[in-house]
Amino acid sequence: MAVIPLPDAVRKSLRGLYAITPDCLAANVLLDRVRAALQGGAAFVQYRDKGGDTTRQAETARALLALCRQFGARLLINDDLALALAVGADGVHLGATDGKLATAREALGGARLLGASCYDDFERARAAAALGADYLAFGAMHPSSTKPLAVRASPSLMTRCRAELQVPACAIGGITVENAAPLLAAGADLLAVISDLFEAPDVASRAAAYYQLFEENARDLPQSTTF
Ligand SMILES: Cc1ncc(COP(=O)(O)OP(=O)(O)O)c(N)n1
Ligand SMILES: Cc1ncsc1CCOP(=O)(O)O
Ligand SMILES: [Mg+2]
Repeated sequence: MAVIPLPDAVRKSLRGLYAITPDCLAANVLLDRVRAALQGGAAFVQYRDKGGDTTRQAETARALLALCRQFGARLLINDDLALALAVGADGVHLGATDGKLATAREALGGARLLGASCYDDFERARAAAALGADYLAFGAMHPSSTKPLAVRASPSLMTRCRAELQVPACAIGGITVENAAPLLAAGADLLAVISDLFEAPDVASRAAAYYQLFEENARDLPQSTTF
């Protein structure tokens, strides 16, 4: 299927549910669940696959990209700049050990998204912002069954991120529909979720509940989400 490029303004508006793919699902099951998340209103998908089979990853990434395009959502690739470029994804998310942000920024150009993990470290966020990251991710906000050893981070980092760096903030780690509202109130523009979304009995309804939270909290944000 031909992949239609998104206009830059759409590509760079950053707010909403950020659905991160879970490990260990067969490709058809994964695609069905991601489709459901998109039907429920997920705005972003991150293909996170620690599996290592590059041919299969490229196939899955292309299928996810086509699916995202059907819903006007954006696909980012975790860890792997080369894969993101090869499939024409909307961006890449890099952590501390995933390569240089400066290299990725240059390779992606201005139109594609670069996300950076900042953990509980505001100085890392400041440096990532200076290198051109489009959003800064903080977490884990709550204990995470997906990543039990993840460092814990305070929601106040997101408040500072928006106020001091003027870069959209992403919350990750142990997020559920039930605990998400204070994260939005603290300034999260993106809620990155794996298990609460993809382990839900009805993924579309769960995504819709997050969508509703964003709608309800739009008026209460501490500042504009447009940077
Ligand atoms: C949106 C978002 N935030 C943080 C991470 C974590 O990235 P990293 O620290 O590189 O860990 P892995 O996900 O690669 O195990 C993320 N993937 N997405
Ligand atoms: C990748 C990552 N980085 C910090 S916590 C986490 C996992 C998030 O998954 P879940 O939403 O299941 O807690
Ligand atoms: Mg990583």
